[in-house]
Amino acid sequence: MSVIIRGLSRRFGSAQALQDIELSVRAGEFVALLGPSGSGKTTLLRILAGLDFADGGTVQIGGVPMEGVPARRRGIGFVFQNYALFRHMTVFENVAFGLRVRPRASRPPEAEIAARVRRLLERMGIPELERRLPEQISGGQRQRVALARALAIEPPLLLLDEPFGALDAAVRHGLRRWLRELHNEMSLTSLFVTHDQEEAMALADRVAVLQAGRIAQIDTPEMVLERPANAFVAGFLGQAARLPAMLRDGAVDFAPLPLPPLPREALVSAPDRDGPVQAFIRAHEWRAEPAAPGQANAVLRSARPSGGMLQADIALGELTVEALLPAGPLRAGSPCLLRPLTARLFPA
Ligand SMILES: Nc1ncnc2c1ncn2[C@@H]1O[C@H](COP(=O)(O)OP(=O)(O)OP(=O)(O)O)[C@@H](O)[C@H]1O
Repeated sequence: MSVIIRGLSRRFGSAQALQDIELSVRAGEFVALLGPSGSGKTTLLRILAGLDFADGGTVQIGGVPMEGVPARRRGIGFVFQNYALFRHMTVFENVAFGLRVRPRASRPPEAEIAARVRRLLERMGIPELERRLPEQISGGQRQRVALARALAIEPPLLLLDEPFGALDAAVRHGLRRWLRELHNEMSLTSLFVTHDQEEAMALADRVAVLQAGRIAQIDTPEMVLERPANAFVAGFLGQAARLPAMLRDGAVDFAPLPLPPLPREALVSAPDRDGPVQAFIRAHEWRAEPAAPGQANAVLRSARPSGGMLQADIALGELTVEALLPAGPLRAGSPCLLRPLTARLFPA
């Protein structure tokens, strides 16, 4: 079910939580909302769900304007971070809840509700838990029950707000893959809030990066990483070194840092005009060769093997640069000649 958001704004007192949000999600798409704390992710999701209201702008879900449509009529599955289950209800009853509270005319018969709940619990890999209370199951299992409860009403749109926030890395990993499979199998449209960039990259068809209530960029995971739209996105994603530099006469000059200049042709992106810039260089975009102490511009501080490469901390003047280098003769303490292969530049 498509979602079209136009010019959406929301202010809380003096805090502009959302400003002029434009976002179109196609039916069947999985979009991650990624951004630092306070950037407006939860507020956006709550407005879509009908749990909060915008000061301006419009939302259409499945082509229908949502103004005045209460949350319960939107047919949206919503999973919160704390996945509050009903404590006094069994797992089975929790999952059945959304179907049982439907008006009589659209409520499935009890046998069908039971069959649907059991199918979902089976699908979640927790059929044996149906008689337990929430306090008698683990956090990861509770998370699955919360998802089953949201999915029981067969929502065409699923909104997830940091659903794996409280879980350890291993459980999180498993649930992540499983959620993506579920999304595909059930032909859902999903919006997923996270501040874990690896999670967003692993799951989403497109990633919307929020910066202080605005969408800084919306693009495929590859594009937001490779072609960040601005310095904020370049700094927020992909752990890049940020170096001050000067773009002049077709090259990047890193002085006073002792790095060789980079020609414009080697850059991924750069402003059209010469001037002061911030250069973003990722770990795998560095090279270092052994050099005699007089010729070296850096010293390899420490290194450990990482998947056939060398993960190195390199002292460059006052800075420490994290580099992922092809395995070679460099050892901790080696003087070396460090150079970037490329960079993304943004005006300083
Ligand atoms: N009910 C509220 N009353 C006042 N301010 C609010 C309220 N809800 C959110 N805000 C403010 O709006 C801004 C956006 O908050 P929001 O919760 O949407 O951010 P977020 O990106 O989801 O953050 P986090 O990752 O920490 O959950 C913040 O500055 C927040 O303090």
